[in-house]
Amino acid sequence: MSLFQELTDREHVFEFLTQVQSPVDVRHGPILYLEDVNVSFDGFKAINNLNLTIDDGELRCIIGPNGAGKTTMMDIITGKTRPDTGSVWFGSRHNLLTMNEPDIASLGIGRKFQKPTVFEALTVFENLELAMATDKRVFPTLTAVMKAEYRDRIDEVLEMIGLEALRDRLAGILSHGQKQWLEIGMLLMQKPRLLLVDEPVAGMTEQEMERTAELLTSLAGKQSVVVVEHDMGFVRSIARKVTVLHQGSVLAEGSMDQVSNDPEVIKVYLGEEA
Ligand SMILES: Nc1ncnc2c1ncn2[C@@H]1O[C@H](COP(=O)(O)OP(=O)(O)OP(=O)(O)O)[C@@H](O)[C@H]1O
Repeated sequence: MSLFQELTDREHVFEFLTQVQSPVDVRHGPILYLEDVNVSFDGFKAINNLNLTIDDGELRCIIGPNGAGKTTMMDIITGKTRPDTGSVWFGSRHNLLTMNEPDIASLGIGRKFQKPTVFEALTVFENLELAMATDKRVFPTLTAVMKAEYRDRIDEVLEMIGLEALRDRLAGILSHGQKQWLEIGMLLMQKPRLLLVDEPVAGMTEQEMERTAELLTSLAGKQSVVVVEHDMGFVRSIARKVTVLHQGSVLAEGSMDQVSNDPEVIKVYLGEEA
């Protein structure tokens, strides 16, 4: 195909617009694989022989009491914390323990922290635009057709996060829930293969929680989503498979009903909402 044809063919997806080329290989196994992972902080074992497998397209909820190791586990996956021992693979091709944080992110692992960090002085649209234009050298050279591809992607994401009507409003005027959705949208602009979402509904109203449940369940299948959450009602509303972490290891895994009836889990959560 000639360059002219490429630029004029609206069905064509430009290589750089797909952002992450997702060379992750899931043909023969899971998208994420942690085996016998251990991390100690000053002699304290925060992660203790952790084994975890996430399938491609899966929505997994991770629960566990305070200090169970949930954040540390996310830090290990994103390259922020290096384990002392163990293996962490993204598909069968990428050994994440040999990669740094930016390289792991560019493989298609997006992380949503608990607090929203949108650019309040920019509009909703501009926030999404900024999230896409990762390569600032390329952006000024875009043709009108390429820019139309960008706008299509932004429209698609605006619809997914339910903020179409607010596209030209400043992010600073959004509610807490809307800011959280916008930030999820910013991650989606990069077409991640795996989204790690930390306590998405903390501080949300009931209605915002319901909308967040819809959003996260709608993402599953298209990408893999790992949600760490304390709110059991919310977990129940979205969960297919739940992993319970305790003292840095998997204590139980299964449906919400299975894990919430597990005597070990009940014991660990005694005194907490379960
Ligand atoms: N950098 C660090 N230095 C020392 N100890 C740490 C460090 N990071 C985490 N820990 C300890 O490791 C344990 C696991 O912490 P982590 O934050 O992963 O748990 P969590 O399950 O995310 O807890 P929470 O639900 O409260 O966020 C805790 O006891 C914590 O105090």
